[in-house]
Amino acid sequence: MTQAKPAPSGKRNWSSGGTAAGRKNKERGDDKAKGIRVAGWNKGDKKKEDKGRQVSAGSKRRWSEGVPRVGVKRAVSGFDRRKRKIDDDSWDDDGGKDVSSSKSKFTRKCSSTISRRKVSPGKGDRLKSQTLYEDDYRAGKRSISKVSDVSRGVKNRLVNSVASKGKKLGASEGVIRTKKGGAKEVDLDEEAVNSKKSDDLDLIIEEEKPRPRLTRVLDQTGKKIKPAKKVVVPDNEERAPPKKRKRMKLDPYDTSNKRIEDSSIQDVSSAEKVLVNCTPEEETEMSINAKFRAIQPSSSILSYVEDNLLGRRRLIEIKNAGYNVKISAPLDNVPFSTSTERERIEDIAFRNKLEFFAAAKISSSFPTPTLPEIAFAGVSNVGKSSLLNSLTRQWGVVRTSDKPGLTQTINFFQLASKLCLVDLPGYGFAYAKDEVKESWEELVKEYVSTRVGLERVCLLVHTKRGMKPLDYELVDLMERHKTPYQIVLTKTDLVFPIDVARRAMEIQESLKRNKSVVNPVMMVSSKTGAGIRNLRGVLGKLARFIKP
Ligand SMILES: Nc1nc2c(ncn2[C@@H]2O[C@H](COP(=O)(O)OP(=O)(O)OP(=O)(O)O)[C@@H](O)[C@H]2O)c(=O)[nH]1
Ligand SMILES: [Mg+2]
Repeated sequence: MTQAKPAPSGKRNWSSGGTAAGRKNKERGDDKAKGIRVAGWNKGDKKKEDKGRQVSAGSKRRWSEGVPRVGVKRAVSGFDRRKRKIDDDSWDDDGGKDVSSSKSKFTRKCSSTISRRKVSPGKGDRLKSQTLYEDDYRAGKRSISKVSDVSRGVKNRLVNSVASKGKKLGASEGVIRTKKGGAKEVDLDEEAVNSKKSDDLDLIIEEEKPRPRLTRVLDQTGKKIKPAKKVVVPDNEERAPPKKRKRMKLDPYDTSNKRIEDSSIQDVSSAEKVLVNCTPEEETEMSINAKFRAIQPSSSILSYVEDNLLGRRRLIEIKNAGYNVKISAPLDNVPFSTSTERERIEDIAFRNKLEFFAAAKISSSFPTPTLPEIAFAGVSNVGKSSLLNSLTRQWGVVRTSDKPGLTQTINFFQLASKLCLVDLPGYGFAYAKDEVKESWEELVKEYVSTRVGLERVCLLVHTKRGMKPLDYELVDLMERHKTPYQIVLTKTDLVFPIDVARRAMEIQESLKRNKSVVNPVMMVSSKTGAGIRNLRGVLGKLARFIKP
């Protein structure tokens, strides 16, 4: 124990007067002589001593009064200040009676809790105690252990304060033991009311259950996350068997690790069985998918796709690249351009007005060839008519439909005296009778194999579906008749950029031995306008250099 140092009396005198100081010194000396532990000047003992002095003096004094600290300013933290308040108040409440006994029987927290409330607490007091309570509560330390022999006033105040706090914090339960020994659990709210009414209730508040900390779990946006409620399953009810988790099946041949389209396949182990049960057609379909995903496009194709924003793109990406998304086919535009619509078409031939001048159902109805012709062939609904509109940016001149088989005749359009654009009927699936469809196919075949002045056939291929057998048939025919043709991938906006590149690579590889094919494979989207300017540039050359 640290011995108490007698502080210079002159210094301690400043607030309470010289006589009082002298008296105190004397008292301290007496205590020392009796062997009573009075005070150490270290931190812990200092308080005790001060409290003792205050009580004996019968007046409220701050502990600092006992310390020589004239003219010394001490930086007091918020915590210290609060702590001091607690101690001061607790002494106030005890009112100088039986200090040692009450202090030994209360934990510090208990005493502070009790003492902070007077019989009729003022507003300030209430707030103070509430704050302290909450602090204790948060720290998870609040435990009132074995309170017994509490004087009536203190007892009432304890009940009041606990009850009021229970009300405020709203989750309080306590165990109250009555004199008779019966224990019951009550809400502290209720308890507060009861205890006010009955005075002879002797309280023994045993150790409260540790309460869960009131913490709010906030998500990243600052919203409160509610904890998931536990579902209580009654014992007598049988528990449902746990749901089987879906497992993703990976195609063993697929290097891109994409899921196989067949969603019925759930288990990797059952994949082989499924393959066995598959019809040969399905098996081929799967292996075609896998083969397609195994294609590694060349870096030149990949960079072309990226540069022209081909493939499925977000609107924000198109915006950020400087394209005006308010106009139709925005990517067919000069980035950050403010010029008018017509001026955006860089190629002169395609700036001319697109005019329909002939339609043919049979070869004898073909108009006399006067202009270099560019024909657009492909399966039904691949986007032939739409491409004519977007090349000229004259929407609605050529009729389009989402129903395959709209174009049923060979339609001739001219761009002034520069070019003739020919919209061919589609082949393959269409809403038409088989004989009619066959007649279209025959007409197309006749046109591409016999037409004089046909400078190029743009063979349109759906990017998602690739080339179909009928496409290869037409290719063979054009090869035989040495008709120049160029592959144009359409609807590129429907697939991912990587798949656009793969498709282009695949077709380029499959046709690399052909002689009449014109490279490179073009890639467009009439919807977004991606790749349209490049196609215009390629086809515009035909108009410039060929004299009619
Ligand atoms: N997403 C998307 N849709 C397109 C594109 N091009 C055309 N379409 C749509 O595809 C459908 C068919 O377009 P058409 O131009 O009529 O196709 P077509 O090849 O002329 O069809 P047929 O005359 O029946 O042979 C229409 O609903 C178009 O809006 C494209 O680049 N992207
Ligand atoms: Mg059409």
